[in-house]
Amino acid sequence: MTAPILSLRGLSKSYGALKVTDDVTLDIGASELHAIIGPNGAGKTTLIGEITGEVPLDVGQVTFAGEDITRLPIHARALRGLTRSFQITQILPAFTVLENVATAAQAHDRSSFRFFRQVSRDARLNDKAVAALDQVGLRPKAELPATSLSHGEKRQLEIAMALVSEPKLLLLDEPMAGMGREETESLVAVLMALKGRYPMVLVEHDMHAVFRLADRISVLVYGRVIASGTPDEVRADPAVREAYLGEEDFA
Ligand SMILES: Nc1ncnc2c1ncn2[C@@H]1O[C@H](COP(=O)(O)OP(=O)(O)OP(=O)(O)O)[C@@H](O)[C@H]1O
Repeated sequence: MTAPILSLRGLSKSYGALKVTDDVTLDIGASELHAIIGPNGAGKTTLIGEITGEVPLDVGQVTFAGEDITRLPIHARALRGLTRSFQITQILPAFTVLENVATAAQAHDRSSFRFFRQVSRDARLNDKAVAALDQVGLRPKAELPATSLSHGEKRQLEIAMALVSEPKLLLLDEPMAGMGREETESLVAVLMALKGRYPMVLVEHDMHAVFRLADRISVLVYGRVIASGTPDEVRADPAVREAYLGEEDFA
C-alpha cells in the first residue's frame, strides 16, 4: 500500500466495564474504499466517532495525511479534510437542492478562504455546487425544494454537501439505512463512481452493498478487529462466518 491516508494505532475505549474499542490498529489506503462491518453493538459508530474526534480515546494514536491528529478537536480535523456524512449534516428544508449544496460550499469557504474576493465568490460556489450534484446524480433536481427528495435522494444530497468541503477522506456511517432495494442500488452506483476519487470508510449493514463496493473490509466484534482483507478473504474467514452465524444475508 502507498502511504495510508489514515492510520489507527492501538485505539482503545471503555465505558465503565464495557470495552467498546479494543486495541484497534488499521490503515486506510489513499484511494481505497474500506468497509467496517460487524454485528450490532460491535463498536463501529464509536470507531467513526474516534476518527472524527467526537469520541475521546482512552489510548491510541490517529494519524491523518501524515499528521498526528489524536489530540485535535472535531472542527480542526474537519478543516483538514476529514469529512463525515450522515448523522451530522443538516439539510435545510426551506432551500432548494442546489441552495443546500451552495450553502455547504459557502460554509467551507468561510472557514478556509476568509479573504477570498467577494465578487467571484457566488458564481464559484454555484459552479462547485452544480459539479457536486453532478457527481451524485442529482443535477436534474437542482432547482427542486430539498423536501421534495426521496429518502435515498436526501442521502445523495448529503454526499454532495460533503463533497463541496473538499474531503481528503469521506466517512460514511450506514448510508443505506432505511432504504429500499432501488434506492440502495442508486447509492451503490453513486459510491461506485466516487470510488478511487475519494478514499472512503464505509460502515454499513447491507452486506450485498458492502461486498460489491469495498476494496477491503475489516470486521469488528466486541470492539476488536477479528479480520481485515479483501472481500474474498473476509468472506472465506472462519472467524467471520462464526461471528455472523445465523445471519442469512451474509454475502
Ligand atoms: N456514550 C456511551 N456510553 C455508554 N455506552 C455506549 C456509549 N456509546 C456507545 N455505547 C455502547 O458501546 C457499544 C458499541 O456501540 P456502537 O454504537 O459503536 O456499535 P455499532 O457497531 O455501531 O452498533 P450498530 O451496528 O447497532 O449501530 C454498544 O454496546 C453501545 O451500547
